[in-house]
Amino acid sequence: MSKLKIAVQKSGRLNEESISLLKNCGIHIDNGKDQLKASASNFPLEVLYLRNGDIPQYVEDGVADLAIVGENLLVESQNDIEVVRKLGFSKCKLSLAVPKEVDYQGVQFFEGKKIATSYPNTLTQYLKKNKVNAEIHLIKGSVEIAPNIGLAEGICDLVSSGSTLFKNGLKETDTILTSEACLVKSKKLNAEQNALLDTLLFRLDAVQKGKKSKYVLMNVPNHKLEQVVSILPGMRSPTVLPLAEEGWSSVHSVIEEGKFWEVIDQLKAAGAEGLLIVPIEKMVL
Ligand SMILES: Nc1ncnc2c1ncn2[C@@H]1O[C@H](COP(=O)(O)OP(=O)(O)OP(=O)(O)O)[C@@H](O)[C@H]1O
Ligand SMILES: O=P(O)(O)OC[C@H]1O[C@H](OP(=O)(O)OP(=O)(O)O)[C@H](O)[C@@H]1O
Ligand SMILES: [Mg+2]
Repeated sequence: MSKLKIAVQKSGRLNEESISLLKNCGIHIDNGKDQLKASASNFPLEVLYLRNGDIPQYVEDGVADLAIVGENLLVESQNDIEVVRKLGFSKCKLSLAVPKEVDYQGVQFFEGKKIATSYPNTLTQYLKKNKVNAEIHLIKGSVEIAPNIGLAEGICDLVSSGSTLFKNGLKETDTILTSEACLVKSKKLNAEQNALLDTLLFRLDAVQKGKKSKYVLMNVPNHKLEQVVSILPGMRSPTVLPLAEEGWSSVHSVIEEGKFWEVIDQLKAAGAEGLLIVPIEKMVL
């Protein structure tokens, strides 16, 4: 019987959320400590724990069928693999930065200068597009220290909160790309494996949709029902049930996270009381 092999980062920023995503899809992985390979007990899936930087090549070669990696790595490694879903975590940017006292007027600042980075391919493309000739100094980690030790005039590295830049006296100047974790697949999957992937994606989409919405319950006096119901989006339309107390109803609905507080304010103003807000584990439309 066919199965899927998914590569996830062995340890590091993507590891925990990758594993918990699989768990939320109902997949049980027996995880022996320090195991580099583990099988799911209830889904034809094998998990390979690998170094982040090695993963795209393994997927291109078909050693792994699927993987969870950041878009930044995909752009840098330029492997021939497909993004199947963006996963919404490990959001960051790949940016240029210079010492904060530099009077930075634009990317031409880097002409003839040295830039330290672990992302030489992505940086080369960006410099070429902007017609800047700069020397790239490749370092594997702690890139932000480079200007302070006289290694380079600027850096190109990942930025999330900006605190590493701040601590090293640097300021962000150009955003080269934005990135988040994504699920990728090899182009070598057979028909059976693609069918398995569809099963996995069905679960994944249900989990992702659930994360983006909240289930809301509230009490509403019947004479205000019409107004409250008109505010609520819901999956089809809100559920309205009579309360034990005469003249009152319980209204249930689903609200998208983005519109959440705005809708809650409107509901209160329209007469809703005793609002309960409950997370949704999975949502199948
Ligand atoms: N500060 C950050 N905020 C959010 N996401 C980040 C941040 N730094 C890195 N990432 C994302 O997490 C991925 C893995 O980063 P991490 O630093 O854990 O591994 P690595 O050093 O590239 O690889 P490994 O140690 O496995 O060889 C990056 O490719 C990027 O997509
Ligand atoms: O903007 P911030 O929130 O400060 O995050 C940015 C930092 O995070 C990453 O490093 P990481 O902590 O993964 O260390 P590493 O260099 O050992 O991979 C990245 O390389 C930056 O240095
Ligand atoms: Mg890192």
